[in-house]
Formats: sequence, C-alpha cells, structure tokens
Amino acid sequence: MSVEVYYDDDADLGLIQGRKVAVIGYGSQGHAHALSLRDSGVDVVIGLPVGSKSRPKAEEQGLRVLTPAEAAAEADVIMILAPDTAQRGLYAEAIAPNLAPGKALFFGHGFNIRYGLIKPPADVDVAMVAPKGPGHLVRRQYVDGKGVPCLVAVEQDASGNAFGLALAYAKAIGGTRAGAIKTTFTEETETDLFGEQAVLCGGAAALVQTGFEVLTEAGYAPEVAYFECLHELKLIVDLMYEGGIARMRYSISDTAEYGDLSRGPRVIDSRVKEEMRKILGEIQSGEFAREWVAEDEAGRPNFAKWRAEGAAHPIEATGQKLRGMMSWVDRPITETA
Ligand SMILES: NC(=O)C1=CN([C@@H]2O[C@H](COP(=O)(O)OP(=O)(O)OC[C@H]3O[C@@H](n4cnc5c(N)ncnc54)[C@H](OP(=O)(O)O)[C@@H]3O)[C@@H](O)[C@H]2O)C=CC1
Ligand SMILES: CC[C@](O)(C(C)=O)C(=O)O
Ligand SMILES: [Mg+2]
Ligand SMILES: [Mg+2]
Repeated sequence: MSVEVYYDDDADLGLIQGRKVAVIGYGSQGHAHALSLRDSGVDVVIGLPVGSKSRPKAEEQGLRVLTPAEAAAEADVIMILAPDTAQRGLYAEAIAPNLAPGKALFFGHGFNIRYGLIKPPADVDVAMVAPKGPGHLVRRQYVDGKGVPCLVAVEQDASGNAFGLALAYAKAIGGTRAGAIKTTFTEETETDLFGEQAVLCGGAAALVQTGFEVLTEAGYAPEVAYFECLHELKLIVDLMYEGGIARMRYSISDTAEYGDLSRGPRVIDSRVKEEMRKILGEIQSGEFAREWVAEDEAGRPNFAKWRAEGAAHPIEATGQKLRGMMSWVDRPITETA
C-alpha cells in the first residue's frame, strides 16, 4: 500500500486565506500554528479561557485573544489545540454551541474523535492537520523556510472540499514544504500513541535511563555515562534521520557496528517486541484512552508521581551541570514560544 504525499504546489493557500481561523489553545502546537498562519496571510484569532497563563504570550505576539466560545463564534475554521484531556469539556461548553453549517472543525491529533469523546454534527467539516514533530520545532522550521511533515485526514466532508481546506492549512504552517501525507483519524491516533509510548518518548527515555543506571551502578563516572547514553544519542539519531540506520552504520567504527549488530537484538529482544504488541493492543482497544481519561479525571495522581520520579533521576542533575558548560546546546525551547 502506498501513501499519497502532497507538497506546496498541490495546496491552494487561498482556501485558508479566505477563512477566519480560531486557534484554541496557545501551547506547543497552538503558538506554532497561530504565528505561522498569520505569517502566511491568514486571519487568526486565539481562543483561551480568561485567566489562562498563555494569554499574555499570545497578546505579546500581537495576536487577538478572545474566550474559546467567542473565538469559535467568529471563526469559519476552528482548530482545537488544547490538551487532549481538556478537549471534550471545551467542545461541549464553548465550541458545539458555536458551530454552524459550513464551518470546519480541525484537530492536531485524532484522540477525541477516534475514541468517540467528541461527536460533531454532520453539517460541519471535520479534519486533522497533525505535524509529526514538537510544536516549537514546527514554528522554528517554518521561520527557517522549511517545514515539519504533517499527517492530513478528513473524518467528515460536509462541504465537499474538506481535504483541500486541510491541505491549505498544512501549507500555511509549512507542512507541505516537507510533505503532507493523507491518512485517517484512526491511523494517525493509533500510530502517534504507539510511537510516543513505545519508541520516541517512553522507549527512548527508558533506554537512556537504564543505560545510565547500568554504567553508574558499575562505578563509572556519571558525566561519562551521560555523554555515552544521552548526549551522543542525538548525534547517532541525526545520522539515522539523514540517511537511515544504514547511514549511521556507515559512519560508526566497525567495532561499534559489530557490537550494534550482535548486541542490539539482545537488548530489544522478543520479550520487548511482545510488550510493544501489548501496548499497541491497549491503544487499538481503547484501554489506554480509558485509563488516561480516568487518570486525568482523578487529578492525575500517577502522572504527577511518575513525572516527579523522572525529574529526580540522577541523569537529570548530571545533564543540567554538563549542559551548562555547552553553550552551543543552550537554546531554550521557550525562546520560540
Ligand atoms: N506537543 C506537540 O508538539 C504535539 C501536540 N499535538 C496535539 O496538539 C494538541 C495540543 O497539544 P500541546 O500543544 O502539546 O498542548 P500544550 O499543553 O502545550 O498547550 C495547551 C494550550 O491549551 C490551553 N488550554 C488548556 N485548557 C484549555 C481549555 N479548556 N480551553 C482552551 N485552551 C486551553 C493552555 O493554556 P494554559 O497556558 O492556560 O494552560 C495552552 O495554551 C493535542 O491534541 C496534542 O495531542 C500533536 C502533535 C505534536
Ligand atoms: C512524540 C510526541 C508527540 O506525539 C509529538 C511531538 O508528535 C506529542 O504528542 O507531543
Ligand atoms: Mg506525534
Ligand atoms: Mg502525540
């Protein structure tokens, strides 16, 4: 099965320039979408609750900020970029009452549609533009004349041109510079959750922490362990990003490559693969979504505990000290937000 990929020439920016867009939320993705839409000539308004700590940031950037209900009432296209767990309540309270035939409801991730937490009326377009990267990099790439690839999907095509509108939106945030891939809400949601849990965030963080623990518990210096297990990971992943795993293997020594080929499969073995399959099953069945919604409704007790434990891991103190000596790494992500 081959995917359809769309680039700048396939998208008509005029479709989104002719509509008013409400970006609801001004966090990692929200600020990136809003600023890039504006820089692409789109009429943008931000929706944030009164008292939101994001309000001053958006206002400092010269954006007009209203409540989510006011912004949704004014807009033709409503992009929801509030946290996934806040979206159901936000939709019921502020957005649903302000939908009308011909309007479009957009998402940056399919969670609430895929798991039936939001059920829009049949007479609005429902589409997704999901950048495959953190929001701060989405904005940084746009400013640098580049883009982060996006997934684009249509759940409901009331207007008959929901896909064209979503492609135009993707172009306005730089997505079609890198390539917009056509997908479905189900595929985006399930692969995104799997990727962040098993590989990109959960898997990578646990791999780094465990490697650091093994070295330091064996008596090696934490600073050396940090460089070996965390700092150098970026350099290795950069090579994979540029030319695949084969490119990385071309660049490392034969000794490293032999160790990689002979030992890697012992670390990520059949038990790990089986666990990954279980994690995917929990995502597909909705078990993970139910667990996460219940955790949020209970005030996030486990989330807070695990986050605190992660922050207290010895690799963090070691890294903070070392990064303080690396001026070239020191570009806080908050600079662009
Ligand atoms: N982070 C990322 O890079 C990616 C995120 N996504 C998706 O994008 C969406 C947004 O995620 P992300 O950017 O991480 O979110 P953040 O947590 O970074 O930001 C959330 C924003 O929404 C605001 N907010 C919170 N509650 C409400 C509410 N009830 N009504 C309106 N605004 C609210 C917050 O304001 P305050 O400052 O007051 O809390 C903040 O401005 C999610 O669907 C996520 O899955 C998709 C791809 C990557
Ligand atoms: C990898 C995490 C992510 O899916 C993302 C930046 O794409 C997220 O939800 O933040
Ligand atoms: Mg993602
Ligand atoms: Mg995600």
